[in-house]
Amino acid sequence: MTSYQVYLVGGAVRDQLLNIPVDDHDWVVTGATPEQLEQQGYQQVGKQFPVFLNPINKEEYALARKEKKQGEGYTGFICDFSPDISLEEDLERRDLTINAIAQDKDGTLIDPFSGKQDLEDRLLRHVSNAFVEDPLRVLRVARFSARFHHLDFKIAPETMTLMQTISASGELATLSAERIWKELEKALNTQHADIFFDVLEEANALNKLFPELIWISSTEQTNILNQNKWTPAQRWAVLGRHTQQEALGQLHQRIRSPNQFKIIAEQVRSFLENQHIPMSAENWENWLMSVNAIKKPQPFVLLIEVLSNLTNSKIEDWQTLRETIAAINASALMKQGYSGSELGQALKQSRIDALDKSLSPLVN
Ligand SMILES: Nc1ccn([C@@H]2O[C@H](COP(=O)(O)OP(=O)(O)OP(=O)(O)O)[C@@H](O)[C@H]2O)c(=O)n1
Repeated sequence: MTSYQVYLVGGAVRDQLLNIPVDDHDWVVTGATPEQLEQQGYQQVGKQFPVFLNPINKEEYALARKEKKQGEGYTGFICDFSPDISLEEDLERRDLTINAIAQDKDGTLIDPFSGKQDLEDRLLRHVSNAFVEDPLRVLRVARFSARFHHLDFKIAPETMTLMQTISASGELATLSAERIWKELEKALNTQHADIFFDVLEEANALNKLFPELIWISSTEQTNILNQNKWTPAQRWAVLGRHTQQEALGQLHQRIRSPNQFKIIAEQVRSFLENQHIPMSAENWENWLMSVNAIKKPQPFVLLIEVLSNLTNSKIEDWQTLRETIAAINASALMKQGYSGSELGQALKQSRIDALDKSLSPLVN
């Protein structure tokens, strides 16, 4: 059997050079056929591409490949993965020079596109004009900008021009909701999610990818959004606060964001939208029950953390509201003879009375 070569590539090499912990190892194999890998126990996982799982460490091993775009969208590629494809050819089809560095088993770097220099120069730069063949790369570059913002990375102007070219081509519309959501979620996991949106805006991609979203780039936005205490779902809620309830609903439906993100964002926006309505004890009771404050204490805490921040009020006051209604207990009312819908009514009235008496400054 001809001997094949294995190289570590992509994010693992990049992050190792940046001294960032590496959690995912991707490998490229040159000089092998799918049959040879299968004989060694590797299992093919990629339908589209010849990607295999190593039977021992379960890491991804991809045959070196060249891709050529034919037709529209993600599926419009012809893929050549014959054993004579070189490592350099495989690196050339990648998005950014910092993601196109390989490392052989002795630790030697193979870096034909000066990715190491770009890492040192803090530059996000495309490898070749093949960059435009995958519209997802607009989102990827925005995401890497957010992720590495604290390290002072910049986008090369010629790369930004290609991102704008992709936006103008209409190809962003071919991206699936799932691929868009994955990139967005990763961006919300960084402490500079605002940069992700700023970059998309500069690339003229924001209104194509998220047309419903009202994005306001400001120091206030940055200060609120980039607090490290937020979970990704809380960041999404903070970000969505300027977008009207109906548009937010449409956006969630289109990008199919998980419920955890959708619910908190819509609850925050709905609260802010109704803020002009005077909040009587009855209104507070309705609101607390509508956001499931008693039954879902954990999501409620995430919600009130956002609301107390956005309305400059004390988190303790919001907690008091929940504690006040959670303390009402049905058994005392049942002993008084209440049952069925009458019990429901009596419970509601007791919660309202308790909120009315509550010392919480939120209840007026
Ligand atoms: N649209 C894409 C997706 C991936 N890649 C290449 O495939 C590698 C692995 O991709 P992926 O695992 O998605 O990302 P990472 O760069 O490893 O980044 P992360 O740390 O976010 O996983 C990238 O480094 C890049 O070389 C690419 O060129 N174009």
